[in-house]
Amino acid sequence: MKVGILDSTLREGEQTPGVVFTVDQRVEIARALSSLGVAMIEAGHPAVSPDIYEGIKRIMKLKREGEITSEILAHSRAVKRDIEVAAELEVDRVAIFFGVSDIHLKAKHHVSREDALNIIAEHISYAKSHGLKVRFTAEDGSRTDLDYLVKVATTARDAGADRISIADTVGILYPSKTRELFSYLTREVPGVEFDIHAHNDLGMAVANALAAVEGGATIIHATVNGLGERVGIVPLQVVAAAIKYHFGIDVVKLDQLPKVASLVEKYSGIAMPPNYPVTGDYAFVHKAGIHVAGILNDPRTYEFMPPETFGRSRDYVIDKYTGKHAVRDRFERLGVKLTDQELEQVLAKIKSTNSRFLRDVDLLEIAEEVTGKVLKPRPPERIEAIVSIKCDSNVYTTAVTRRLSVIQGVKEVMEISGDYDILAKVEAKDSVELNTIIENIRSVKGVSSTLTSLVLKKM
Ligand SMILES: CC(=O)SCCNC(=O)CCNC(=O)[C@H](O)C(C)(C)COP(=O)(O)OP(=O)(O)OC[C@H]1O[C@@H](n2cnc3c(N)ncnc32)[C@H](O)[C@@H]1OP(=O)(O)O
Ligand SMILES: O=C(O)CCC(=O)C(=O)O
Ligand SMILES: [Mg+2]
Repeated sequence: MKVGILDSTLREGEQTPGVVFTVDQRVEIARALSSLGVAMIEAGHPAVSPDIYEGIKRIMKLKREGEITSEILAHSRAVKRDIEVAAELEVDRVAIFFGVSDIHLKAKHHVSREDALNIIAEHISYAKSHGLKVRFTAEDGSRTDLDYLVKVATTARDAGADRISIADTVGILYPSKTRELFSYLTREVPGVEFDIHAHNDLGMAVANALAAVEGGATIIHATVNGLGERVGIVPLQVVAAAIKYHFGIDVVKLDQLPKVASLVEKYSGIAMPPNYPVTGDYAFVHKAGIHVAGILNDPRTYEFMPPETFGRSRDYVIDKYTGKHAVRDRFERLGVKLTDQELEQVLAKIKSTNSRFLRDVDLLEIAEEVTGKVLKPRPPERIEAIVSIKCDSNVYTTAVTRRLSVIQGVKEVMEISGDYDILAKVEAKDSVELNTIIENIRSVKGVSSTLTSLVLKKM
């Protein structure tokens, strides 16, 4: 099976409401994606704005210098000037899109099916005459009459496109239909490779992408954190994990996914929910007593793959859903020895509280209350710190708070009054990680200075 990833965070991802990347951010994201190992980067549509043009120019410079190795694409309308701009930027490939469903032909392009075929052929030939490799995108392909879609793909291939993207622009496909569609197209239109561009409107983008690959597609379009128009497209981290699990293929360096996910979280300002697959805070955090008892014996009981594969680690939380195995393990890790009877009493007490998360300090307090002993836990293995943050005078503090809250390692963020504007509670495994978190905080737009205080003792 042959499959690779085209990342479109810089094009489709920037179509997310509220997301705009600066030129520097575009370059940094492209570098991160290239070292992650994506086959292709759709770096933007240069005719849209001067900064997108400039971003692609700088990305192409890094490509020529060998710092970026992924194939770089520019998006383009079926408009000659767009194609000329792509040629001027010397991108590796131009991706020319045209809406081919009857709805798009009528309501947007105001042309007949026949005229559309001529427009498609004309612009692909024009790009080829400028020495560009071409991918043609059948926008709204999934709602296009199948016989006509075959004509479109054949026309695009005959005009010189060596890749064709079939876009499920409004996200209405489901897996068996997707597999059938791609099997049919790969059979009916040989001599060209197919991409799947799947939107997530019905929550099936990842499943559709895998089904397309089973049907013969060789490139999946994805964005980091699933960004994109409306509810976005295939999230890179999720599809990469699914491909590893089902097909045993590493489409990217899986252990670098959290780093790239938090970079894009930071620059997009779109926070990943904690229950997001693979890179969300809770992706490998367990809760129910039976689950924790299971993972303590063998993590495979409740994990589809080891978290370390994705640069993550495993954890569990304690609340009323907990059981004796979890409580015993937690106290052992804290270096506190309790008898079976004491553990049972602690467990009963835990179950009588309705707290969301019982922290180690809460558990120790419960254990001291139950046993009547003063317990001496091992010193904590993680570093905790409070970072006081000042903002530039002209910024909206809530926007800064929002950006800070998505940085990995930042556990809580509060807007405060007084000398500082914001307090962030952070947690790190060592001083190197703490330093990275502080640097990430400092790089947030609107942060002017920080003061870090290490937590020495908590009651
Ligand atoms: C499904 C997708 O995501 S496809 C990618 C969508 N990408 C974008 O829209 C990029 C951001 N867009 C923009 O910056 C602007 O819309 C521009 C520069 C592309 C065009 O701007 P404007 O010329 O002011 O037109 P506007 O956006 O209002 O309307 C779209 C026009 O493009 C035409 N158009 C739409 N798709 C295409 C296409 N693939 N090829 C050629 N023309 C197209 C429409 O028919 C319409 O033409 P009209 O002015 O004759 O009615
Ligand atoms: O160019 C593509 O492959 C897809 C265009 C697009 O974003 C869409 O149709 O949703
Ligand atoms: Mg799209």
